[in-house]
Amino acid sequence: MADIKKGLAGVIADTTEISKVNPDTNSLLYRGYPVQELALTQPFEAVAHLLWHGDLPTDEQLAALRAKEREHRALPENVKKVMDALPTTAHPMDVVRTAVSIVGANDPTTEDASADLEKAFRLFAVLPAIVSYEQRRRNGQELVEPRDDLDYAANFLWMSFGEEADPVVVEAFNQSMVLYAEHSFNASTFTARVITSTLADLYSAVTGAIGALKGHLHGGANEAVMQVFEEVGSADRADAWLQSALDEKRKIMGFGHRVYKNGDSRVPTMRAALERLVEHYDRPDMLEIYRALEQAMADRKPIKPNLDFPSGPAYALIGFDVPIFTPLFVAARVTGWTAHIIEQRANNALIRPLSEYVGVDERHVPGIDAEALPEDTSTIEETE
Ligand SMILES: CC(=O)SCCNC(=O)CCNC(=O)[C@H](O)C(C)(C)COP(=O)(O)OP(=O)(O)OC[C@H]1O[C@@H](n2cnc3c(N)ncnc32)[C@H](O)[C@@H]1OP(=O)(O)O
Ligand SMILES: O=C([O-])CC(=O)C(=O)O
Repeated sequence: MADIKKGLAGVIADTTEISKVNPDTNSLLYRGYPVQELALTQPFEAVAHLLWHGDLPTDEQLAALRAKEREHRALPENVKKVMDALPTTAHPMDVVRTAVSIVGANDPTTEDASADLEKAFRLFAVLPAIVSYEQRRRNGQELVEPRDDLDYAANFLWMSFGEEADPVVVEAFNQSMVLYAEHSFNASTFTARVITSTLADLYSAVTGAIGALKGHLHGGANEAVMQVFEEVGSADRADAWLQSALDEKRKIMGFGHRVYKNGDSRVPTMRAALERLVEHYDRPDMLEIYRALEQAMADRKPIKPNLDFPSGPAYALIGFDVPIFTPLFVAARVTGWTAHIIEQRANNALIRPLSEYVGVDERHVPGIDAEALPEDTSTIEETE
């Protein structure tokens, strides 16, 4: 049997200049900058620029980027129509995936790879409208038009809730977007790179990445974390809940990571943001459950929280419906995905690994007339 790396664990599939995840030093760098520093100092728009262009924007570049983002914020009419045609019971990730497809179908440059950066920008600018409208639509509320006097994060919250968010909330939300923006060859980014490697268009790659992000082992965990919080109910029940969940061999959502084995580098920053939200909304119970679950896990296994663990309750406090949490991740990660799509295309090789066949041996369809088959003159050099 070949040396199979199940789940491609530990496999280095390519090089990247976009981000570096270093589990040994518990660090994450975007284009060389520690993510913690970016989260504390930069608006999400500047981090998007960094991921696409390799450097933080100058003041002029940031001003231009912000002006352009405002121009492309509005929800296109036919995207709204398609969203309205979908049942409000649909999972918001399915709605967002569909909406991104429509944005792609609207774009006359869909097949033009030289326009990838422009497409990336348009998706980054329009996703807040898509996600915030889905937050409202599923609650029977009307679309809220964007506000030109608000920057990206503040406008996102405005469109979601129809009221201006407190600066404490805007800051925490902005930090979550920065922390979620990029994480090297995670499953959804790798999906985007696989799709790009076939020379398919950027929208196809992003749509596929959204599908990969939906799963509970990846982005869907931030939603699933909140289900855990709801099941646990109160801090005093956390220990017993965790024990019985582990007894049932359940994976505890928001804990563990394929790469980080000693804690996720983004958690301390997001946890601090959660603490500020807890204070702002006066919801100490949320932090008590957080701490109790973290402690209950630490008492049993050396498995630490990942970014989804603090971001789930943070988004709940801000007022987002639980199924909207992963679409929020989409709005952030679209920057990382598209940076990777552009990088993949610039130095492409079709991604097509091999598999070890373990099925039944060769056999023949009953009654086949071997003489009637065309002669096979091919030489098989490589089998799988
Ligand atoms: C932003 C993000 O996408 S971060 C990831 C979000 N996903 C989650 O929070 C889902 C919960 N976590 C998990 O399922 C896993 O930790 C993953 C999928 C993230 C990483 O998994 P892998 O690297 O494949 O590790 P694997 O699943 O093999 O786990 C190794 C061991 O730790 C255990 N383990 C890992 N995570 C957990 C968990 N969350 N709960 C309970 N046990 C866990 C496994 O059961 C396994 O134990 P075993 O060796 O006794 O069988
Ligand atoms: O890197 C991973 O496997 C998952 C993750 O944390 C992310 O995508 O942010």
